Amino acid sequence: MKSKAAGSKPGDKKAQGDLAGGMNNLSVEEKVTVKSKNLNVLDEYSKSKRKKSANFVVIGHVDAGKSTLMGRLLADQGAIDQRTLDKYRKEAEKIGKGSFALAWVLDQGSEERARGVTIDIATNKFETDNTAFTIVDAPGHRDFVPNMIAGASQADFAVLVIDSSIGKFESGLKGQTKEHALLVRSMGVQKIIVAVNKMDAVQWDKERFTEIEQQISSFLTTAGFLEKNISFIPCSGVLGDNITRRSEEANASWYRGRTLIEELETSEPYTHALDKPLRMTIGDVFRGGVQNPISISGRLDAGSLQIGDQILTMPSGEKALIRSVEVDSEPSDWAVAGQNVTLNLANIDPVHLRSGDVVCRASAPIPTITTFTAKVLAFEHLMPMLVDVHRGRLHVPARISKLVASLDKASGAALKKRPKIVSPGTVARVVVEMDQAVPLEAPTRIVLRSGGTTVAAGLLE
Ligand SMILES: Nc1nc2c(ncn2[C@@H]2O[C@H](COP(=O)(O)OP(=O)(O)OP(=O)(O)O)[C@@H](O)[C@H]2O)c(=O)[nH]1
Repeated sequence: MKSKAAGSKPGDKKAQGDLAGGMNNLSVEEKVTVKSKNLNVLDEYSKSKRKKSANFVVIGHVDAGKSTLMGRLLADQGAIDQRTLDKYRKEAEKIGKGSFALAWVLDQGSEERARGVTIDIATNKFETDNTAFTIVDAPGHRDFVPNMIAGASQADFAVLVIDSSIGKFESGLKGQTKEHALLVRSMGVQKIIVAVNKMDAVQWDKERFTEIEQQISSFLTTAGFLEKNISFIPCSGVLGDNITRRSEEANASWYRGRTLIEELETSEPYTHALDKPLRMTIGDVFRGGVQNPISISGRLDAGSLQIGDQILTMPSGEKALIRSVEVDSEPSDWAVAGQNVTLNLANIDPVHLRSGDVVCRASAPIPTITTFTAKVLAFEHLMPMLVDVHRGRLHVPARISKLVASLDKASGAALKKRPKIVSPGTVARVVVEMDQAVPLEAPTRIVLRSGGTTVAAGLLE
C-alpha cells in the first residue's frame, strides 16, 4: 500500500522533542514526566483552531473517472504544485495518454501509469479552511476488491463516482457500482456523495442527471443508506465543473446545489468518539536508535491522549509511556480521535508491538475475545467454513460456526433464521470462532477471507 500516512522515522530529531538538552541525567520516565503538561485534552481541542480530520473512500466502476476527479480536487485545492502537474501532463502526452495527467496525481506507480488503471490504494491529503481530508482512492477493477475493502475500512464517508455517458452508466450499474456501494454500507459507512461525472460527455443534460439520480437513489436506499445521507452532484473531473468551482453558466446552469468540495465540508466524520475510552489500532511500528527506540503510527479511533500518558497495548498487555506525539507529522502535546498520529514510546520492548495491535488504557482495556457475532455482506456462498478474519492488517484463522439469519438489507430485520447457506449479495448475521484471542469490540469493521478470496465483509455486533 502506497500509504503516505503520518509517520516520521523514530530517528528523526523532531520526534525526540526537547527531551535531550538539560535533562540528560534523568531516567526516561522522569524526562517524560517533566515534559507532560497534564492537560485536559478535550478542552484543549475545543479551544484549538485545529482542523477536524476526515477520511473518505472513492468508489465506482472501472474508468468512471475516479482518479481524474480526485486529481482535479487535489490540484484545485493546491495540494499539488503546478510544476508537478505540468510534468505529469508532459509525460502523459509523450506516451499518447494526455487525458490521464490528472489521474496520475493519484496513480503514482509506473505500472499503473502504463496500464492507466489504479491498482493499489493511494492515500492523498488536502485541506480546506475547516477540515484536513485524506482520500483513499479505491480501484474500480474487479480483481482489486480486497484493496477497496481496506480503503472502506478506514472511511468516514464515501464518494461514489458514476460515468454518466450513454451506455457507460448502464454497464457500471451492472458492474462494480452496486457492489462497491453495498460493500461500504455493510462496513458501516453511512454517508455517500454521488458524483455524477463526465456530464460534459452528455452535454450537461438535466434529464440524464435526473434519470441517474432516480435509479441510484432507489438502489442506495434499498442498500440501507438513509435518503438524508445521500447527495448527488453533476460534475466533470476533466473540466473541473462543480468540483471546487461552480459550473459555467452554459453548462449546468440548472443546478443550484453544492459543489463537491462544499458537500465534503458539510460531511461530519461519522464516529469521532472523543469522550470514549482510548483506542488506536497500530498501523506501523518503527524501530529507531538507542536514544529513540520505538514509535508507532496509526489513526486514533476513539478517545484522546497526551505526552506522559501511560498506555496499554493489547493483546500483549504490556504498558508503555508516551514520550512524544505527532499529529499529521507535526509535533503536538496531545491528539484526539480521528487524527493520524505517531507516538514515540518509552519503557516497552518492541517485541510487544505489532501492526494490528490496539493501544488503550489499563483503566478501560479493549476486551480480547475468541468468538463474535457480525452482520456481514456475503460475496461468496457462506456456510459453516474455515475463514481468516481481517481487521486492518490483523488477520487470524477462524471459522464461521453458525449462520444465525439472513437479513433485510435496508431494515436489518431477519428474513430467514438458521439458513443452511447464504448466497452472494445477501446480508447475514453469522457467528465466528477464532483460533486465538484477539482484541476486538463492536462496532469494528471486519473482513472474512477464504483461500485468498474475500467471502464477506461487515461489522462486529
Ligand atoms: N469526458 C470526460 N472524460 C473523463 C472525465 N473524467 C475522466 N475521464 C476519462 O475517463 C477515463 C478514465 O478516467 P480515470 O480517472 O482513469 O478513471 P478511474 O475511475 O480512476 O479508473 P480506474 O482507476 O481504472 O478504476 C480517462 O480516459 C479520462 O480521461 C470527465 O469528466 N469527462
